[in-house]
Amino acid sequence: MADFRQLIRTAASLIVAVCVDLSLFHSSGLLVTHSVPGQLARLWLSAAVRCSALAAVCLLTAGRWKPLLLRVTAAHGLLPAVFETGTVALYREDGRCGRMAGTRCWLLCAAASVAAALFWEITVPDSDDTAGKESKHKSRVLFMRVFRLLRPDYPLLLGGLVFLSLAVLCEMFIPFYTGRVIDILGGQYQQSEFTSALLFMGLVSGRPSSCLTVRLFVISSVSAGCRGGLLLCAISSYTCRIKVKLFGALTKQEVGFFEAIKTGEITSRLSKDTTLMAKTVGLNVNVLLRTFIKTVGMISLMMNLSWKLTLLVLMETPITGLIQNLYDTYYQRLCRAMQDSMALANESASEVVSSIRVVRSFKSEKHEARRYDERLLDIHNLKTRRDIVRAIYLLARRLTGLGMQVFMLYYGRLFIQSGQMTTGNLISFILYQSNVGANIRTLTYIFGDMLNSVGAAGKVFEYLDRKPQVSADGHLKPDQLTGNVKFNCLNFAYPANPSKTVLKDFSLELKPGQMTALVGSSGGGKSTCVSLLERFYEPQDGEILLDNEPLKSYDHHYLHKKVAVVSQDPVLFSGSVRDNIAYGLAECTLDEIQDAARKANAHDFIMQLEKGYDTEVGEGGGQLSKSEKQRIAIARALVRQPNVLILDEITSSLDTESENKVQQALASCPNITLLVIAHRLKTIEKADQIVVISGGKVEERGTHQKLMDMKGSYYKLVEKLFDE
Ligand SMILES: Nc1ncnc2c1ncn2[C@@H]1O[C@H](COP(=O)(O)OP(=O)(O)OP(=O)(O)O)[C@@H](O)[C@H]1O
Repeated sequence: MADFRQLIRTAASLIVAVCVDLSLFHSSGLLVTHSVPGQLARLWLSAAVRCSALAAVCLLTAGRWKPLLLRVTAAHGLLPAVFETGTVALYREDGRCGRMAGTRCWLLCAAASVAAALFWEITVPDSDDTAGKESKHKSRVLFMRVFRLLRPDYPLLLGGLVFLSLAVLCEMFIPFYTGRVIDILGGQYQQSEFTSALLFMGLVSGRPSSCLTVRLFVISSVSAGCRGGLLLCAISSYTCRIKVKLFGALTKQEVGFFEAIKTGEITSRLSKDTTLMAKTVGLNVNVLLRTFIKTVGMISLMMNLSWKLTLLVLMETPITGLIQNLYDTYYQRLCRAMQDSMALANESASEVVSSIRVVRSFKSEKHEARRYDERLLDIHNLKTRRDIVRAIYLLARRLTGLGMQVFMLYYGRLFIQSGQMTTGNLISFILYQSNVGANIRTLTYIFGDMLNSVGAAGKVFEYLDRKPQVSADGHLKPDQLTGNVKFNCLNFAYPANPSKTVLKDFSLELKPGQMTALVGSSGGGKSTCVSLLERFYEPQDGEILLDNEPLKSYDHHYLHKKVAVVSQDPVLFSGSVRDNIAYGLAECTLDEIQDAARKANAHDFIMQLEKGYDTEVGEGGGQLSKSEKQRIAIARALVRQPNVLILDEITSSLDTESENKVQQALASCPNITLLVIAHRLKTIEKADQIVVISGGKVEERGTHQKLMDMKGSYYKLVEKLFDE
């Protein structure tokens, strides 16, 4: 009901506004003056009265100002006066609105002002909303930041800019001298003028028509080549620098970050977004500057040829801009929809190929083919729509261009007749006009593309600026470390699942020279203890102390040298055996490496490899067996001479003999604090302290004998191990 009342009110105010304006417009025509200044004064007075009257009607009926209303009213009121003044100034004759203030003229003005307001509304929407303003500000800040990062390449860019300006300046003069040549040929032929025009054309077009032009041709070609080369160099060095920076920032992030973000997204930022970002400053700014300089230069040359015709031609710009804007918006939307559809189609095809056995056994080949066909049909429909939109866009663009050329030729002829320009000037002008149109379209496109690239830069900066949630800025590096570890009342939930508390009020002490075995049912929280000791995560409550100092106060490198871990599935990197054992240690001798390998029972098998310690292990250690990989990983831990050694389920891939040898080696390091997670009874039994963990809590603690005597959960666990 309220909406209906509002509609009635709007319609009534529109009718009142039209009636008031029409009567004022007609009555202004009743004032007859014969002089041109009097005529103009009448029109401007009428414009002022009509604008005020329309404003008053709008205020009284609508109650408040609306920006759109203000624009329509102002354009509609002022248009006849502006048009008439322009006509007098340009053609020294009075226009149509002056002579007959008729309804046709009023209607034309109304249509033009509504069209102009609509154009404004679409291309420059009101940015009253703070979100829009903020996003613009953000884009500007991002762009400046991208640009500041280019500082080391400023000399390259500057050089590129100089050559770019040189090349553009040369290109700009081609149409001008074409016109000159035509004028010279059409008028009284003068050899000297003709030759100099040709020479200049030779310079700019690079056509070697004489000795001088050959030299100039070399200059123009060299400058074009230098521009491209310098800018490409700048882009390449920038991309490289930003990738290194981003990679550095990524590797500093905590483990939880990599669990929360998909690998694909990280690699896409590292490869795609950094390249796009470099494109912003390199290619886009290059094209933008080139086009901008060219457009400004061409418009000034056109102004020089005929400023009146230039103003007429520039009237096409808003129409071209509007068409381009509408097209870009719609086209991009369709392209995005098409990409989504293509992804769906590819997904369904690969799903079927990878699960062909299931498809075959359920006899769903036809069903899957139909499903794929439907997806392809979606793509086809979207493609058809996209092509229709493109066809309409091209038609509209050609029609506008054609219309403008007809106008230009018509007025050009008038100007030639009145002696305001020559035929050659008109030809130069026509050549410039077609170039300017293309340049304006490029500017609109590049601007949109640059916003895209700035968006990519935003994503890169998001990672560059991210502060790791597990800090690595401790400085403690004591010369002596005993290796006493205390878990003090820890409460911990993984960042990926904050609602589930994995460790609850967890306390434990690991003493130097002792072996502690963590046992318990699966999912109890054993590996979580190891992860916290490795500082992969930060506990929400409580702390871990190493020699009575919080773990976080130790220097990152020092801590990971003193606390070494061998995990269940050891990861090796492609490189030699030697590189893998000395991984992360800059100064490590072959003797130290061999010593560690002997303790890990790996030396013998390494020596049997084709190149011994220099043998390549392949990607992920793919050329070695699981047990060999495990032994290299143990050597990698031992070469650090750690004070705290964590062995997470290593026995599962070691045979009994290897395990015995490793145990003997560990026994030869009497002061080491050993934390073992194991399921093999033989390993557990030997521990000085066995800790049974269940549901994130310490359930039992003691030696094997003590816990067996208690006949609690450890006893049950051992019985289960025997049954297995
Ligand atoms: N990265 C993770 N993100 C979220 N939850 C996790 C993560 N890792 C482990 N969990 C959860 O934490 C709990 C404890 O896991 P943990 O790996 O510490 O158990 P565990 O005792 O070592 O088990 P297992 O003997 O099977 O290795 C489990 O419920 C597990 O689902």
